[in-house]
Amino acid sequence: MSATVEFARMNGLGNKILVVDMRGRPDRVTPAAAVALNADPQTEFDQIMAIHDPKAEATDAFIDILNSDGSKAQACGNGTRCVVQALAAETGRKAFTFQTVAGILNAVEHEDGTISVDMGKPVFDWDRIPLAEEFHDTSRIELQIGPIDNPVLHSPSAMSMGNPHAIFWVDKDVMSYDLARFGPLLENHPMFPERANITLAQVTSPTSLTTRTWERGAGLTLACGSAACSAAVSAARTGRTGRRVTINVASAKPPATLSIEWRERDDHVIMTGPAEWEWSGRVDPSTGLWSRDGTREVEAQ
Ligand SMILES: N[C@@H](CCC[C@H](N)C(=O)O)C(=O)O
Repeated sequence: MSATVEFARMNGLGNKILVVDMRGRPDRVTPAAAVALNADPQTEFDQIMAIHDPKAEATDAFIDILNSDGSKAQACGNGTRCVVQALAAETGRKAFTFQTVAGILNAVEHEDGTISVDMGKPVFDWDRIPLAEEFHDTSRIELQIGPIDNPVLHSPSAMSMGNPHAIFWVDKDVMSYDLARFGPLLENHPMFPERANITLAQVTSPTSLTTRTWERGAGLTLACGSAACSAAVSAARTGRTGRRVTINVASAKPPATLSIEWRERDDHVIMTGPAEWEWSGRVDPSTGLWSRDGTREVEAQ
């Protein structure tokens, strides 16, 4: 078995993704390799999407998802679009079915290059999100940050989109909040036994939202697809919008949008948006030592 595998540096709306090809081998990208890759400014990332041989019938691949702190994630919307683009370029196929620890995902690349991912059904049960306390209604849970009588953020909608999310509704520009300060406190709040992705969402019309996310295991990122899906579902669930919205991802570079539909007929959430290939190379999945295509040397960590 070769020590190194192919990887591609990609992004989904600026969400930094490394797509690592682990097909044909039994090992996994290690947390140590993830941490080493993230420590290097050239390969720092938000998520690794490791493509493995399929484990279930009628699936094309098993996808293992790692955050930049080396922890595992159950879902990654922007990363899934990157995987689709990479596999579509390799195979000429347009439609794929993936398995993740959270379940089966179907995805398709459209003629215009955008990619739709069926992210599955949202989960609202408090113990499946999971939350530490029982809430009959998770669309508005008791949680706040800031002065007790004048909280900066409060009463988020909580849900799972395969991974845990808390959506805080705000009236002001999402960029005006100190999310770098509040994000880690909320991600690690005792309310979230498996930590949570923390999103600020501003409703801008019955069909649009602006979001900004502090990601579990990755911190402030330029975009988060599963958070955009969670904000869209939570907005519709609480009567703030309809079931089809455009998400303006506030920190995406360049500014960009995702289209999200929470389908009435089967409860599934469909996310549509772009993916971008940047460059490729080879990486040792156990150590994170890597080289860029066209160069000879393994880069120092
Ligand atoms: N950027 C991702 C979300 C990645 C997973 C998240 N940090 C977690 O631990 O749940 C996306 O686009 O969905």
